[in-house]
Amino acid sequence: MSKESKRREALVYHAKPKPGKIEVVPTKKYATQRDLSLAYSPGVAIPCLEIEKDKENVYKYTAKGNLVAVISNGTAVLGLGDIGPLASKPVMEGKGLLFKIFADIDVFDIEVDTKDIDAFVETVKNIAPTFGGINLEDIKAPEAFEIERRLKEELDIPVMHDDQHGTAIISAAALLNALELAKKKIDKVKIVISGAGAAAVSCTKLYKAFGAKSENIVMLDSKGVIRADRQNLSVEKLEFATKRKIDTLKEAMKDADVFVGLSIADIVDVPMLKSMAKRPIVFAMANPDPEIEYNLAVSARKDLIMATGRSDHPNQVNNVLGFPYIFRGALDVRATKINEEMKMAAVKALASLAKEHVPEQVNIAYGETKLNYGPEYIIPKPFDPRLISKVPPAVAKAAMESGVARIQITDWERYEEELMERMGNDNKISRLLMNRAKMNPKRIVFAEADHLDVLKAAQIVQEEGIGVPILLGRRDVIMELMQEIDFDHEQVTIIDPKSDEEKLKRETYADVYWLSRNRKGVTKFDAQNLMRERNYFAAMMVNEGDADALLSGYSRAYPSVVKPMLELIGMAKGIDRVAATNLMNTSRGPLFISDTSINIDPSATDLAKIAVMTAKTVRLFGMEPVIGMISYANFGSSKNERARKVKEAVAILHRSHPELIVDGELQIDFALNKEMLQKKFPFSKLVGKKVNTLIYPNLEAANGTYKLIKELNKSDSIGPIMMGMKKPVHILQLGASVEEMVNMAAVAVVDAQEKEKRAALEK
Ligand SMILES: NC(=O)C1=CN([C@@H]2O[C@H](COP(=O)(O)OP(=O)(O)OC[C@H]3O[C@@H](n4cnc5c(N)ncnc54)[C@H](OP(=O)(O)O)[C@@H]3O)[C@@H](O)[C@H]2O)C=CC1
Ligand SMILES: CC(=O)C(=O)O
Ligand SMILES: [Mg+2]
Repeated sequence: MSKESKRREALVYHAKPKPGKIEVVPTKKYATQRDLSLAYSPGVAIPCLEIEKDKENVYKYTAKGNLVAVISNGTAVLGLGDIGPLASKPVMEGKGLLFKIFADIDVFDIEVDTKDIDAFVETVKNIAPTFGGINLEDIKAPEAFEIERRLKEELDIPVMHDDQHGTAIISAAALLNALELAKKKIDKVKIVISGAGAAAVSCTKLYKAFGAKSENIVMLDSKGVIRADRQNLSVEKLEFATKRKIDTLKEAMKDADVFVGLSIADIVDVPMLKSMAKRPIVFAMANPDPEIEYNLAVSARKDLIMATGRSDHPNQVNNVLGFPYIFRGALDVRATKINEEMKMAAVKALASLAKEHVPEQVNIAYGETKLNYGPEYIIPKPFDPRLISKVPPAVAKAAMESGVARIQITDWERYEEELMERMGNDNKISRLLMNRAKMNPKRIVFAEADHLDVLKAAQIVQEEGIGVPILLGRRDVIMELMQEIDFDHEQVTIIDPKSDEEKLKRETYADVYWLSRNRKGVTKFDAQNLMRERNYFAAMMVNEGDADALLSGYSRAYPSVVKPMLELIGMAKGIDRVAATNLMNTSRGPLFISDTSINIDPSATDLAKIAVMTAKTVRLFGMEPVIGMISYANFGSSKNERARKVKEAVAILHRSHPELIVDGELQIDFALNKEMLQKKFPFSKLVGKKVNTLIYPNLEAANGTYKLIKELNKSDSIGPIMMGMKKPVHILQLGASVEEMVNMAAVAVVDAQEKEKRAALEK
């Protein structure tokens, strides 16, 4: 993607569909007059008075306990410098987004228009009652030090300057691991720190707390090496002033073991890197552009352990790994501050997590085959789902042990479960899917590319490297639309099945089709005519290996697209029934629903087959299927044949697939509510398990349910994912959104990858 395209993409992302990245969503019912009289006057007065009586009640009756302020004056925004409070707002909203998606913490971003320390401190103090914690962000040193110190002293809620301590915690964890891998000792290594600002000073203090020696440290600011004999040094800089008689970064880098960059882009060059000691460690953490570009550095030295603050290279040392989880732990025990013990605990939790076996989900999410503790994996990845259950408990425990917790956690297992449950509703699954597709992109025919939204989806698929789109449709329309959305037509293949150019292909495909159907009443003339029809042409492309996968259905009714696909492509070996599943991102996590599109009234045997096919699909997403077979009755409570059908399907599954975690027949609430199930049906195979797959007894129920969830929750749905076809063919919902089509393209690519793998195994 060109620099200009990236720029435009970033601007569109921030502007559409609504400006900005966060919004406020009510958490209580507000439908009736009764609700409103509770939410506001007169009902609201009751909790007000309770809080007036005892201020701790504010945590009981308001959102304070889960609300953090991300506050900046915009004086040191990323590595962009003093761009002011207004221009810092996208970053602060971004931090809000990260707090929410990684730790379910709500954020108000607050941009304060003052550089005056007193005024800033006063502002924060005055608004502090609203919040459970204060995250100071992108405030330049040395002001940041005094602001944080004073607020910590004067407020009884946790205050943390993220650029100082968040960064220090993550980089210390990464440093401990990198040193271990380089077989070096922290008290022996020579460390160069570029930058003497908020982040650099705090990081260096923490390295010292872990054993780094002052005499081995050289720190530089914009004027060069901070020497003890330099005039007018701030207290913070003075602590790290060196007695060595050197002035430049070049001199400092010679024979250094560790370089930590928290300054500005591109100040380290290759000769400097080459002058470092054996097995050097370089953390170039300036954002968005590091002190030395990742590829340049790793190609210059093979024995290097390298990290940056960016997500597009291995070893992202960025405070995003810290602040969500540190505040989560601190808020959950209502800590009065974030102290050294809590920071150390977070460092240790992060460092040790990097050494544990990496779950497959993380490999898939990052397009890696096998992430393993080593030079290219010294610190967990931000999308590692284990972070939420490892770091906050460590921080909370340390807060309790060091006496700053106002409430105590006793059941740690339950706490960890609660933390996992908090993270149910995000779009990890889509990410996982995209990354998996990108590992081995396949050719996808977009059979309706002469529709703007289909073309937009194809453009994203192409630019993101999810797949290689082949655009099918009226060439003149496609070309015109491509121009409109700035989609370079030279980058893709466009095919107009009706055009003279495709005459030969049409005839070839028609011959193949006719040969397979000439005893079923199809004449050669019929076959030739059918090949002018886009879905027939597209299906033949996949059949004949001219494309790997197919997406269609955006502009036509589902059955009219399914029919040619079944006729031309047919079912996979050993399969006598196709079905479709939809993956919903719900508030309790991902949920697969089958069959949402094909079988109107499946028999018990069919239901069992649908369950088995769905289980396979669930595994494609890196999850273990836990299946509820849905009915209007529970475990024999109705003798009606409709309930009996589901019961029989369960019996078939228990006999034929004893390894599957599946049970029923049961009602939806019992399938989804662990406590209800345990209480009433303790014998069920689903007890203690989180059901992630629902197999419905008929099409109305399944289709209605997925559409209901989609509309009511405004949640993402991936699907319908066709299951049981010989080739990767997927049929879109009429009028699917661009995002849904991109997701489906990724599904089609992953499906093609799997089918290719299976075919290779069968050979
Ligand atoms: N990866 C991560 O998680 C994080 C990365 N950062 C990055 O660290 C950098 C600094 O942030 P922060 O500490 O908040 O900002 P500050 O404004 O507090 O500090 C910036 C520091 O960089 C120094 N500096 C400027 N130019 C040079 C140079 N040529 N050589 C050496 N030092 C130089 C400044 O020197 P002087 O004192 O003379 O002005 C100052 O000490 C930013 O790029 C930021 O994006 C920050 C936090 C987290
Ligand atoms: C990551 C971060 O907080 C910064 O670069 O400022
Ligand atoms: Mg920052």
